[in-house]
Amino acid sequence: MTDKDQNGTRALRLGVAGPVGTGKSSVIATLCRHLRDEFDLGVITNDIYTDEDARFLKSEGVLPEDRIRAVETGACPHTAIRDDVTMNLMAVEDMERDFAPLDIVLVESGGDNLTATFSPALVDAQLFVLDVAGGGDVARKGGPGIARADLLIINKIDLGEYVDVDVAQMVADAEKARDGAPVLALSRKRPETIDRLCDWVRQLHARHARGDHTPVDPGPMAPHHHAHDDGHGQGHHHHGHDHAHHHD
Ligand SMILES: Nc1nc2c(ncn2[C@@H]2O[C@H](COP(=O)(O)OP(=O)(O)OP(=O)(O)O)[C@@H](O)[C@H]2O)c(=O)[nH]1
Repeated sequence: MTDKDQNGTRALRLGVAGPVGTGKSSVIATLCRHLRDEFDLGVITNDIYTDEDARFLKSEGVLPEDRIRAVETGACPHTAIRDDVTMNLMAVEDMERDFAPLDIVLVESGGDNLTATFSPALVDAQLFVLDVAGGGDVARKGGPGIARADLLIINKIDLGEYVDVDVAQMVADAEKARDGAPVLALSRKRPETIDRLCDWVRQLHARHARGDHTPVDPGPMAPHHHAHDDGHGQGHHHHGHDHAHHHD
């Protein structure tokens, strides 16, 4: 029996992660515009100190404003989607209750890190977004999101020729890094790529509704650094759920 059967309010929870500026908000805006007549949708955004991403999506008019909510994560945005997902889980559950029954809740990470991933306790599936402007090598370098997210998006393929990136090669490298798991080349300027993205989400939703989708944990993020106000980077390690996490 799925959660949805138990309480009638459980949506497909789909995370969207990836480095800053690769197009997470744009992907969410695109999905909302193309799927909102088919599915009941909600969006949760994560930002460190602001609700900027939520404001962007509201200003684009992609959904009614009360279906777009911001979680302000404070110091470490990765923690809020991975190690202690309480704030996000509450936001998702509130949204599902307020608009029951929702079909899909999209959760945007506030990641400033190539290796941030969602906990399977928060989302049922996750997209990881790279863009060609970040360089053709990025896909080859791997990391948990690149290697094991349910779908890897290589975004802004319309920019390939301007940044000297061979998009086909970047996609092939990504497929290799993922052992053949799906990779989608995307541009908001190429409607056929948007159709493919929407079809992927439709199929995922259908599998989820049938109880045929099993959430996969891409694995924890690698050790990483945060720049601090005093200009000194301070490293810390993420080891699952039991680490102390201080920024002072
Ligand atoms: N050329 C081109 N630009 C794009 C495409 N998708 C997004 N962009 C642009 O890329 C920039 C970053 O997009 P966002 O959607 O804000 O990226 P993000 O990952 O949400 O950024 P953060 O929330 O700051 O991490 C914006 O200027 C978008 O207009 C695309 O397919 N092609």
